[in-house]
Amino acid sequence: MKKIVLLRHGESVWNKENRFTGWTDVDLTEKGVEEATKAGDLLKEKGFKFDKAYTSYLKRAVKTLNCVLDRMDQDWIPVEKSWRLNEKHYGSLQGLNKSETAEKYGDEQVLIWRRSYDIAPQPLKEDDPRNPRFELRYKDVPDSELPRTESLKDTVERILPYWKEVIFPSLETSDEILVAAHGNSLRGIIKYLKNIPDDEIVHLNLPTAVPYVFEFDDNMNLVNDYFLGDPEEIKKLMDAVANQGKKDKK
Ligand SMILES: O=C(O)[C@@H](CO)OP(=O)(O)O
Repeated sequence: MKKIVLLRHGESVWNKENRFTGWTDVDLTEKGVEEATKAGDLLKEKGFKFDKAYTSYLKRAVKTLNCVLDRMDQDWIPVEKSWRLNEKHYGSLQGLNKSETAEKYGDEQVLIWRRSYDIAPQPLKEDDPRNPRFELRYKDVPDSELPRTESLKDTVERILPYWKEVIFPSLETSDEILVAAHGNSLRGIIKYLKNIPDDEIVHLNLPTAVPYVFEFDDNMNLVNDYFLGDPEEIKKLMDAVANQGKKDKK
C-alpha cells in the first residue's frame, strides 16, 4: 500500500498569540517543537520510512519537517520546497488577533474568512511591505501568481498543479511520502483527495503536528485515511482550532 502522510506544522508563535498568520514567516514555539518531536517519534514507532518529503517556503513547516525527519533518523531523504504549499494568504487580516477580529466583525464573519471555500479577506495594498512581490524568496514566481489575499479556492488552485505534476506522480517510484505544510493548504489538498463538497469543508479543522495518513492502492486510488493518535484527544484539538476564531476565546 502506498502512503502519503500530511502533517500540519507544530504550534507557531502566532498560533499561540491567536493571530492570523497566512504567509507571515513566524517560528515554532517550544511547544511546537515538542509537538513535532512527538509526531516524529510516533511515525517512527509506526514503522514509517519516507522516500521523499515536501514542504513550503515557511519556516514553521520546514522546521517541523526537519524535526520529524531527525527523530526518525531520516534527515538524509530528498526534500523539496515549494511556495505552492504555503499557507492560505490571509490578506489584510494577517497579524490581527482572531478573537478581537470576531469581537469587531462577529463570529460568523470570522468563520467565513477562516473556513468558507470561496470568500477571501480584503487584499493587502500593492505598496504594503508585506506584499509577497517584495520578498526575495518569491523572486522566481511570476507576479501574476503571487497572492495579496486568498480564499481556500484560490489556495487549492495554486496547490493543485504542484500536487498533480510533482507530489502525486512521485508516488509511482516511492512507497511513502511526507508533506509538511499548513492548516489551510492541507485542508485544500484533503478537500481534493476526498472530494469534500464546498459547504462541508467549513467543518474541517486540522490540529498542529498530528500525522494524517492517506493510503492508495496499486491503481493510485485512495482507499483509506486516518489520523495517527488518540481519536478523543485529536477531536479535542480540532475543536480548539475551531474555537480560535470566536469572540470569547482570547
Ligand atoms: O492563521 C493562519 O494562517 C491559519 C493557520 O494557523 O489560521 P486559521 O486556523 O484561522 O485558518
